Amino acid sequence: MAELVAKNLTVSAGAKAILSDASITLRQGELVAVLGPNGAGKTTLARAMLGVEMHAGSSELDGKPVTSFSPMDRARKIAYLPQIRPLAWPAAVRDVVALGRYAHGAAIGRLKACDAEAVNRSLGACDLHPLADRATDTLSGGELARVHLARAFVAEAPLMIADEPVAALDPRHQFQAMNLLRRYVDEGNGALVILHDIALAARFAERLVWMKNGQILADGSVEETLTETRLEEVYGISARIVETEDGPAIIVRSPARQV
Ligand SMILES: Nc1ncnc2c1ncn2[C@@H]1O[C@H](COP(=O)(O)OP(=O)(O)OP(=O)(O)O)[C@@H](O)[C@H]1O
Repeated sequence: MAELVAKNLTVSAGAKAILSDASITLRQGELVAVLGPNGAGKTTLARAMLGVEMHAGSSELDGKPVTSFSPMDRARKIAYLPQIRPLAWPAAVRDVVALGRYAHGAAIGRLKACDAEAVNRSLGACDLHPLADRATDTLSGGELARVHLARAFVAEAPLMIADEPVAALDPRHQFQAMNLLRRYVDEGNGALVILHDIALAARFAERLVWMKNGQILADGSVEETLTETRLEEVYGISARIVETEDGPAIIVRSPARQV
């Protein structure tokens, strides 16, 4: 059972703490959504959990410091979809997705049958077969976002951290991407997803982590943590939560105050 347990993570930029004393667990069987305003520290939290940057605290993967894993061993356990996704050179979509098999020892142009099958499955799941041979520098922003999602899924790691995976997607593809993450979790994996769409998070995630000013303010079920008071506290908005048969809808009335 893969588990990432982070305790008291602190990250500073100069004299300022941009993440303070954050503790969080990601385990298989859970879809966790991290919410919070711009600059709240969500990306910093994700990077600290992965051991990319942390100045105090600990992050353990299956009981061992995450930093003690080689990049390849870590990638086999946790797929990471960063918010900023540089591509060194324009390559065919299929080849970029295949990069996600790196942790399995795959090399571009020399994919084993199991790697090629995984790439095909991932291309299909993300609606990318029609674009498989296109160069990535000819894609729209949303199409490229789906390529990166496919690249994360193709790793078939038991845990995934995805930083704003649906930000550039149209509603149909947002829904499809969240469905894919849900299915990935229902198949026994664990995902932590940074989102700005609160209703989407509430509909698909079982746990919501609310951040502001580098701190985790709340971590719990949708029922426990999604309240109008919380929206006011975290985002500084006056909003109404309306229960619908498809999950809660958030109606923003006005910015209540400066956050
Ligand atoms: N190297 C750095 N030096 C100074 N400030 C930094 C540095 N890295 C991050 N920050 C600041 O830390 C804060 C948290 O950044 P982070 O990217 O984690 O926020 P976020 O919640 O992911 O935001 P967004 O929703 O806008 O992506 C921001 O105010 C950012 O400007």
